[in-house]
Amino acid sequence: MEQKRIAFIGAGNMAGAIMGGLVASGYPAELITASNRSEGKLETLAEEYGIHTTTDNLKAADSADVVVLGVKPNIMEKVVKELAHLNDGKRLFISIAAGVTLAHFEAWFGAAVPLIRTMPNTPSLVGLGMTGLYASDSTNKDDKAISDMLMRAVGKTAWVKTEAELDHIIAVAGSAPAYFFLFMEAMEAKAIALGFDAVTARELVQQTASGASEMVRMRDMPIRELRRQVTSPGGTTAKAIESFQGAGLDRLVSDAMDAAIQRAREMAKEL
Ligand SMILES: NC(=O)C1=CN([C@@H]2O[C@H](COP(=O)(O)OP(=O)(O)OC[C@H]3O[C@@H](n4cnc5c(N)ncnc54)[C@H](OP(=O)(O)O)[C@@H]3O)[C@@H](O)[C@H]2O)C=CC1
Ligand SMILES: O=C(O)[C@@H]1CCC=N1
Repeated sequence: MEQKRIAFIGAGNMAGAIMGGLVASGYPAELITASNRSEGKLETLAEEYGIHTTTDNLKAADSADVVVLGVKPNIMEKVVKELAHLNDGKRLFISIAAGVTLAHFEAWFGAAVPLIRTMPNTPSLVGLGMTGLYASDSTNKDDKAISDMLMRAVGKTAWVKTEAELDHIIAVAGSAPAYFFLFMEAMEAKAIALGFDAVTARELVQQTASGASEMVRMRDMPIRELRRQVTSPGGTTAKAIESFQGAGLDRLVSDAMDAAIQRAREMAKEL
């Protein structure tokens, strides 16, 4: 694949992780430019990754083939309008923002735009991200390939065929690290209440979560079967599972994910 000049507009947590992943995967640092409102983050990025930096969004985007829009959803309109004249049909735009739809982008650019919407998650910060991607009709095979390469630098990718499915990705992956953190927080608190010191409590929870996750990855069997293997009939696990299921865990999870989807749709309407 031909190597393109990539500009990141907004160099916060998510964009910073992608830049770091790209450089670590061998993408030439001299082809990457980060533009950010404040300068502190830029200094760190330049030092760590050897990329170009600027506080001038226009300058960064003007010199790039691919422009990654990494600002928060409420800032996106201002940033896009500033760059709208750079939409020449050849330059690819990639958004990582939640709830900002293709229709918003087209309205703010004032025309159809080669744009790929992505929905990454924070494990991208440690190279274990899961990103959903959706390509607008104005994009081509090369645009899809470079977007996929970009997000694979920080984890795995899954393509969806409709924007609505991207909201589903938010529920299953974008927001979902927080669900696991919440569960782990509750377990950690209980471990401390049982008398474990904080360091041990954290390690017990972390190693168990990581071990369970690795088993799902490494064993080619349904997750339900992995659960069954832990659950001796009449044993301790059965009692714990009974307690979760009695409290309606499946319904809780389903409702929580519906709430995330609903919020993504509302956010799109609020812009
Ligand atoms: N956090 C998450 O779990 C996920 C986030 N996202 C999406 O990623 C996007 C970024 O989120 P995240 O990285 O967490 O947020 P951050 O706040 O870390 O990053 C946003 C960056 O944008 C910069 N910025 C603000 N205004 C401008 C401007 N006018 N021009 C240039 N840069 C500007 C900010 O600069 P400054 O240093 O001045 O603050 C900041 O560094 C959001 O759209 C969010 O929806 C997607 C999936 C998951
Ligand atoms: O909570 C949010 O709105 C963003 C999108 C997915 C994760 N964080």
